[in-house]
Amino acid sequence: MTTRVLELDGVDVSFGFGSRRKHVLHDVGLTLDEGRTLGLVGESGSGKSTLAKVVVGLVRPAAGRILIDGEDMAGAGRERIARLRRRIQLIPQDPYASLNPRMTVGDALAEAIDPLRGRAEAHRDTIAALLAKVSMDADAADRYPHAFSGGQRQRIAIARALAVGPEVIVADEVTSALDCSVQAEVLGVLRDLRASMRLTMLFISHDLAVVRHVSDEVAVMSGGRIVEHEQRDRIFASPQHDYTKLLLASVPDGKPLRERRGTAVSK
Ligand SMILES: Nc1ncnc2c1ncn2[C@@H]1O[C@H](COP(=O)(O)OP(=O)(O)OP(=O)(O)O)[C@@H](O)[C@H]1O
Repeated sequence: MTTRVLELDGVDVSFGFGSRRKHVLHDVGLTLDEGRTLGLVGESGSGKSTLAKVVVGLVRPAAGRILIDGEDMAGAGRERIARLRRRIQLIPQDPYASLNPRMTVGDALAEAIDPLRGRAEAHRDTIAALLAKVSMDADAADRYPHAFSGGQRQRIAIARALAVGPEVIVADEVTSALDCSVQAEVLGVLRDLRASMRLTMLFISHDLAVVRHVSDEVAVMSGGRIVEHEQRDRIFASPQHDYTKLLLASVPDGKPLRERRGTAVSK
């Protein structure tokens, strides 16, 4: 039996007030089942990061329901929300900004393992196991983030997300700041983790090739709406929505979507 770990229903988000009010997410619905990777694609400004922030609790929607393991966030108390939120961890886009430069990697992981008594010495074995999961040596724990390359830092950021023991990982453009060979290395780590830990993942990217590589299913965003959500092979073989067709057609010659369409994508 499949377990639905995450469900969004009728989610609306706006930013600003009065004449500056901007409606960013419109009636967004999504489902994510245990062990599956859902790729979320769409042009810059279509609302992908905002959706990621809603999922991890950084942005509160004006309307709609967010269910974690079937439990509606709206009905839960503060403590319960905090506990449920720990089950969903975000891997941010920028590995340079996401790690504290003054903390050793070991201390950064220890803090995630145990926010109250997070010192590396107390969690040596767990830290070594986490680093091994992202193909890094245990001695990385004693060094500071600046000692590592972009790809290694992103793997450390993945290890830190895993340290909390999440059920769902939200990966927001985790490879977009990296060059191609390093992208492949980080994607390889995520694929291995998915297989070995049965991780459930929301994988956000504007890069269709990358999404195709890691996802079981794909949701397409345009102008703050999910316009199509299908099994990966189906969406690539027979896209239904005009925007999805346009997105797929924009890949082979590498032209930006804006140029092909001749108009700006609604923001
Ligand atoms: N805090 C905010 N205040 C006002 N507007 C915002 C805020 N956050 C996002 N927006 C706007 O919401 C729209 C969607 O942004 P979002 O970052 O979610 O898109 P995206 O698809 O992730 O784009 P990108 O791939 O460039 O990150 C954009 O027009 C953006 O300017």
